[in-house]
Amino acid sequence: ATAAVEVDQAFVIANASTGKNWPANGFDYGGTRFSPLEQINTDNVKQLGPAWTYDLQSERGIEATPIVVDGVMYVTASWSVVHALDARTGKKLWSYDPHVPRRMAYKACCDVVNRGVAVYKGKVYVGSLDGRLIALDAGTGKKVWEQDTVSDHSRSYTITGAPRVVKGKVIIGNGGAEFGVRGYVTAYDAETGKQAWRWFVVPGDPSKPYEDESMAKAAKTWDPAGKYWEAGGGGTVWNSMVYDPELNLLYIGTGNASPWSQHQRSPAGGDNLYVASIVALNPDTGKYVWHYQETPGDSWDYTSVQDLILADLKLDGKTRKVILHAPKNGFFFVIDRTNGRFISAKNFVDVNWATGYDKNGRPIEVANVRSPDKPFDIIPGPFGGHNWHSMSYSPLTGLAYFPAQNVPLNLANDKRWSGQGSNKPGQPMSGIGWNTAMLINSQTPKSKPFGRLIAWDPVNQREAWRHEYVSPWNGGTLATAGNLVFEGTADARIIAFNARTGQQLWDSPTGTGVIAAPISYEIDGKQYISVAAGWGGVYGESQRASEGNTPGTVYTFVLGGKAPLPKFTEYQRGALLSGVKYDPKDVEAGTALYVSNCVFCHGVPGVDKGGNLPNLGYVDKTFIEHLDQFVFNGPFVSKGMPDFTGKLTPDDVEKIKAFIQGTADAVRPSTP
Ligand SMILES: O=C(O)c1cc(C(=O)O)c2c(n1)C(=O)C(=O)c1cc(C(=O)O)[nH]c1-2
Ligand SMILES: [Ca+2]
Repeated sequence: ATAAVEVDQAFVIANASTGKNWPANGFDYGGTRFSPLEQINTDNVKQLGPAWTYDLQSERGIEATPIVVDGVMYVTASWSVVHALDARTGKKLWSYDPHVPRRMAYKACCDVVNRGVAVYKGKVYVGSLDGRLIALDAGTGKKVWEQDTVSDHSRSYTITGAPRVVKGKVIIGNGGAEFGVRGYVTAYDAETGKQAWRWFVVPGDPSKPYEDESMAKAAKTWDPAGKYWEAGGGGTVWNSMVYDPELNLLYIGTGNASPWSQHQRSPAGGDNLYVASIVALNPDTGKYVWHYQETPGDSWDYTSVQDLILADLKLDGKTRKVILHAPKNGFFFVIDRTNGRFISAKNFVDVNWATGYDKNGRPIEVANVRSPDKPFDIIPGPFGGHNWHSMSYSPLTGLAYFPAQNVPLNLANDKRWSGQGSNKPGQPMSGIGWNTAMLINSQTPKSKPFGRLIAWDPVNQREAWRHEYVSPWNGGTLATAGNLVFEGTADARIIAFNARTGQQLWDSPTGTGVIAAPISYEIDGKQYISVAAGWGGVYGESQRASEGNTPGTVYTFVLGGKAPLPKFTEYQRGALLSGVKYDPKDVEAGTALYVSNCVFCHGVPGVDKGGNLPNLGYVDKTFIEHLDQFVFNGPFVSKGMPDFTGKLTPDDVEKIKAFIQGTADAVRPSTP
């Protein structure tokens, strides 16, 4: 192999019309995830079969879009481990483990995931969960350089997103806005690793000079009475970045505000720029060019980091350069990418926080949605009407394809929150540093969960077709010139649909739920479809829609493929917990402690069914009886479980045990 030395800007642009490689995260700079390959089409897709599979040796979520160049596939597993494979056979060429310290996993809100690498001029770039950006030799997997992207290690910064390379610079953002961080995006010289620029998304401490004019302007939209800079303000850029070479603009999607509750961080309100926005930057300098804010004054974890797609649409008889976007807040946006002007927005799922957008692109908010006193069943909830699962856009059908969903949650401003780190039992995951300033499910949410694939017509802002799934949290999508859409599912399959009609044409089991997006490439005249499967991500840690629990695997398909599938394994769920002795008086305090320390990873005992982490209502009784041995520097710290030494007392653990057994007892069906 030539180890991808020829991958540069011209290569990526030229490849967009041949589709032989998959050289960038979103396939092309515009992030269309549209493959022009058409060997596999609606007539023959039924003959698709496995060409090879590859064991990623991973038990946690797999979110990577593989990169394929020159017959080599570069894909990441959980814990930011990179694998280089022969894309024809699945044979391993090398792997690279950045050895992320397992003890820092608590700093990641949403599983120890990684969304893939970037490849450029003979190097492979990966962001590690602990915040390093690492350049590897594409031929050998040996480290060439490494940079620490974290500005403040006392905060919970991570990297889960894939780096992007634009004009010789590697660009990366961070995660962390559930905990209290200040979001930013940084560019490094691809060759040397030297930092080229950094753009902050939200303003810092107003008593210090602002980094640039965009920060001075943003500061006017925040209320200093909320001391927003102490919690950080949020706006993390943890997923999508796309690039328009003609306009020379880099577009980033920014994340939610931190803390979530606007009453706490900016009590007088305000737009709180530039959270929950699309921002255009000059990729050479990192200078702000324009922004469009999708959720002004976000108070609900409404990230706008979902896949941005650049498309040219015919609107009112004129071809317009636009951005297509379906962020968490439930509206599908069409934005003019030359200047950031709003063109249109329409809800793609039921939404109860706004009735629509006015002609200036401001949401028309529903009264009481920001009540400081009343809990609210916000729809979409913080999991989003659409999360990070990749969207694709076919210029042939003119449709965008993405997994939409509802995960019911109830939110309430938490009046007890009094600043970063002021955590009290009952504040969700605050025991490991979350700072949402919101109570979650203080009332039981009433909406119903669902997951569906939506084909969306952005010109007419309406759904063209949909396919309903058994649960939320389905995979990203791939559109092809064979008039097909491919998507992996929460119930452990990969499916091919007719891109125009939504008719299901083919599927194959994957042994575990799929959340990442499929890709396509061609070698020696053969078209391949490939997807990295591995159930997880924030929803998949505690929930599941299939019993499949097969370790992370790359599945690659070809017409007439007959390779064997791996031996599938199933989730081991024991009987409902019984017999752990507890004092019923402890259940209430135990509930608050469980919410603060355990719930997002392990779910509700005996109610949820376990995800890639066990549900504690279905484990062996001896585990719970000896819970202290697991909580305090226990055997699972080496798998990423936090060490609660100094955070919880042995008495707290007794109360948590009471909650676990008490809840299991409460849900046990009474025997007649
Ligand atoms: O605010 C943030 O910084 C941040 C980071 C991440 C992440 O890095 O994975 C997620 C989220 N937020 C988030 O809100 C979210 O729903 C989410 C889901 C996932 C995932 O990988 O399944 N990550 C994240
Ligand atoms: Ca978030």
